[in-house]
Amino acid sequence: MFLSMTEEVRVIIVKLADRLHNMRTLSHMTPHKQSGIATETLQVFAPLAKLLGIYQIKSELENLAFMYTNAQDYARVQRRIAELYKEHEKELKEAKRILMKKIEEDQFLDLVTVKTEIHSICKEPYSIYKAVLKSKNSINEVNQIAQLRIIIKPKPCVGVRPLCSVQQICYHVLGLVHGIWTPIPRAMKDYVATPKPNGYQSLHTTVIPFLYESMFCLEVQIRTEEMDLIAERGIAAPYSGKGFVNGLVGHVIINGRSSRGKIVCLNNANIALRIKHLPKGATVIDYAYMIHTEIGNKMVAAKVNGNLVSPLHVLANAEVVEIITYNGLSSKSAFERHKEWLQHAKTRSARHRIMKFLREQAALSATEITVDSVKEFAAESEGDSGLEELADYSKETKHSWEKILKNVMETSSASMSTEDIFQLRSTSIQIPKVNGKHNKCMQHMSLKATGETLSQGNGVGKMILANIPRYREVLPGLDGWLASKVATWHNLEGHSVQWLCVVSIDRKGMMANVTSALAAVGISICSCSVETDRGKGMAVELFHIEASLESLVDACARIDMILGVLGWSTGCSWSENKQFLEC
Ligand SMILES: Nc1nc2c(ncn2[C@@H]2O[C@H](COP(=O)(O)OP(=O)(O)O)[C@@H](OP(=O)(O)OP(=O)(O)O)[C@H]2O)c(=O)[nH]1
Repeated sequence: MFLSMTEEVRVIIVKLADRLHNMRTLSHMTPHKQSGIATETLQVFAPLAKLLGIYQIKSELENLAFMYTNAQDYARVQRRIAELYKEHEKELKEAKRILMKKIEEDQFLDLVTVKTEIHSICKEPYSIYKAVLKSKNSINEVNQIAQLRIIIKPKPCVGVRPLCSVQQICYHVLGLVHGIWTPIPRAMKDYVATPKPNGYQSLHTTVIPFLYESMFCLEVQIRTEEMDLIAERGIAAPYSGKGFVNGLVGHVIINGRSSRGKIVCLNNANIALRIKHLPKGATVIDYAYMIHTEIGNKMVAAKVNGNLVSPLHVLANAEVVEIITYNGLSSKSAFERHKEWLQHAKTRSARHRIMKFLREQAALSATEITVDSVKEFAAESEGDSGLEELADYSKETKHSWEKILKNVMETSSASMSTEDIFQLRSTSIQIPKVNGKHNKCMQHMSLKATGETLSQGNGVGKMILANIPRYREVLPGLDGWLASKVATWHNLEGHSVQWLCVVSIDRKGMMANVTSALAAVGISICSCSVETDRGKGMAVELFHIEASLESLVDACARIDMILGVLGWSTGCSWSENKQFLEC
């Protein structure tokens, strides 16, 4: 019903207000009805209010529903809040006083603001409870509930150009906070530069104001008056009766875009764009293809309500979905992924588009996709007329990954003899082995030279660089980084080393998944190095490995299917004027 009335957002606001009234008067109902209505409120109405940014209603709905659905835990959370408040009341007051003084004495703020207020706030009981469930700790272990909210009222601009933007004022205040207290690393969140999809804008930082005396943690939120109105009321803000400040810094336009072109609040039109109708059981794949074919074709992972999920994730009502796309997937990898997705796409249109994409990929990468894989895929998806056509594309080419890897090794075995290897080892390199081992596999390989001289070590190390231009655009320094790491390993070992490089989305558990894939096929990891780019959310994991050809082929196939992996490359280092291997 909700989904069908999105043409008129005010209807949803009225329904939410109606539910809030029901929840406030729920005590008059029978316990059975109380529990049913409260559960429904937590599952449907509160998430919807959150989606629309109406936090005032969302919080009250959640807390009331929490009280009716789990009275015991509700009481425990309330007790813990009271305890913590008593324990830290003085510190909170003192922190607020120090901050207020700093703000009042600041000449820049005096020039550009009418006033700045600080409110002491306690986290909402249900939000605390959610955090407890997530951390798997007990309610008594909760210790961070205090927030200071700084609300800035900028001066209006009367006929003159603004001195600075509202954003600049917020960042200035953040600077003042960090000038007094050191922020906890990585706890800072900038929703001003990147507003949340519901229009929420604020700067968040967490500090420990009295570090040497107490571990009292304080979250500080900084926002303007207008941002605060949107934070409380979200899409309902235009109907709040409060006028918006326009002028000097007040360029947040409700139902539109900010002066920097960002959507700052949802309007009827973009709400309609965001609530999508999908059949029950539909997955992220259906959603991605519903938005745009290219988004489906280039998807590598997705976030649902902020958490990384597989594209196979089955969607529930009111979930917020972000699709992560990547341009540089190899045809082989894209083919394998989409082949699997075909089984999980619920809508006919997504399945149709995937089939089309698979045909295109098969044509593009005839050398990479084997006849076997196409046959197997055709058998799985019986009855689709396009499949015969698809198999035809690959009929002529029988290259599998195994063959490609083998070919590289065979064709490159020309010029380096075993003597060369031993001569090299005995003359130039006297460096200890890693983990007491030489790389057995590589001792028997002769390889073809294509490499570049390494900058580190004793200068004898050379290596191939995998042909991965697509990674360079996401991590520009990758080549140099990879070369120097492999050089270090090469020099430590005193002979050629095998390496495997995986480029992926930076997410928890990625390293565990990749190392498990290596372990599962019996590959030894001698060393490993990881780089992350937090800004881009990317990671590169580089392994010095000992692997047979078969196990490497197996491992790469497994790694390709790990959620968030964008690609891999493998190769080995070699020595001056000699040979290099590239796969
Ligand atoms: N009005 C409004 N406030 C927001 C929004 N997103 C975050 N906040 C506020 O910021 C607090 C911290 O949120 P984040 O910095 O995103 O961090 P976290 O969720 O990882 O803890 C929230 O507390 P919380 O206890 O995490 O709240 P909850 O949202 O989980 O219930 C809430 O007070 C939003 O979209 N609208």
